[in-house]
Amino acid sequence: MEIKTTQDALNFINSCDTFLFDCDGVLWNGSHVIPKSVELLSYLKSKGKRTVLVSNNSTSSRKGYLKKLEAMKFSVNEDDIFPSSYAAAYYLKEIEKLKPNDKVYVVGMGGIVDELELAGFETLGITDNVTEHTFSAANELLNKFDPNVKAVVVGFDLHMNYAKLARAFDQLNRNSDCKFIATNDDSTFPIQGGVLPGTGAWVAALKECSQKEPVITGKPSTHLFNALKKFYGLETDKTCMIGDRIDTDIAFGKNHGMKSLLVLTGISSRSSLENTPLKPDYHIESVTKLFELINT
Ligand SMILES: C[C@H](OP(=O)(O)O)C(=O)O
Ligand SMILES: [Mg+2]
Repeated sequence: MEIKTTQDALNFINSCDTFLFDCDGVLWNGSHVIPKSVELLSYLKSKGKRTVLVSNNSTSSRKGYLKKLEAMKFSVNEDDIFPSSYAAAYYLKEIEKLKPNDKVYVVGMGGIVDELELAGFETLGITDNVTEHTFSAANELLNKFDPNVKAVVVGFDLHMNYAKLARAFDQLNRNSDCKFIATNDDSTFPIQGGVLPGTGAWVAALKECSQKEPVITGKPSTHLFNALKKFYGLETDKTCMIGDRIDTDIAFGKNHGMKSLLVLTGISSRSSLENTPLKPDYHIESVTKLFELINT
């Protein structure tokens, strides 16, 4: 249902005790904070609700998010931030039981590296590039194969290049025990005023050459749900996933028995909502509108 009135908004808030907030496209787009998102989170807290930020954006660690959130004037604890960078590190440590000092090849940015290193792993890959554009330079990439790399993790990478793709491929191709992890596979990424390619584009490239399927550790995966349940003890029928993307956020909520609210400030539009079989329980234009309805 569309949340249209103050009563709808209050009924919605009263029906849950925990709100899982997606970030890009819900609370902000790039550095643009969606109006009233700071106020909405404070309001929910003042009503005794738990708010957890669950983002597929792997570019920052939990600490990195905390800095960004504080600069944007959100009042949150590090414990209530669960980005896919951390979800990947948590999965490798707690589920795959990789050992301290095991090596992980990263196609991604600092957030993944920080979380993996905090979990005790050695990372490589972040600065890989080929400076000389020749076939012999490409050929040399084969000499870098490391049998001690136990996993390849792919996340959002503004510096994706052939060397990283080739090294990640080679680790998977020559070691059938090497785990293939994707923080997420969002096809696109919302920024203020439009969309750009998302992590899914890099994941698709590696899937294609390796012919392997990654384990996804962000939304909508059950690995993430299990981790959140362990951390926050979610009562699913009193938990709502608030997101802007149907195939990750809304699917995550629906597949795990939680409520879901779609906002239209990021990836999904009114027409995608009309055309999907995956209907959220609630939808509204924006968190701005939700906050305004509560306060009128
Ligand atoms: C856009 C998405 O982040 P989220 O919307 O989950 O915060 C992602 O980084 O792919
Ligand atoms: Mg989003």
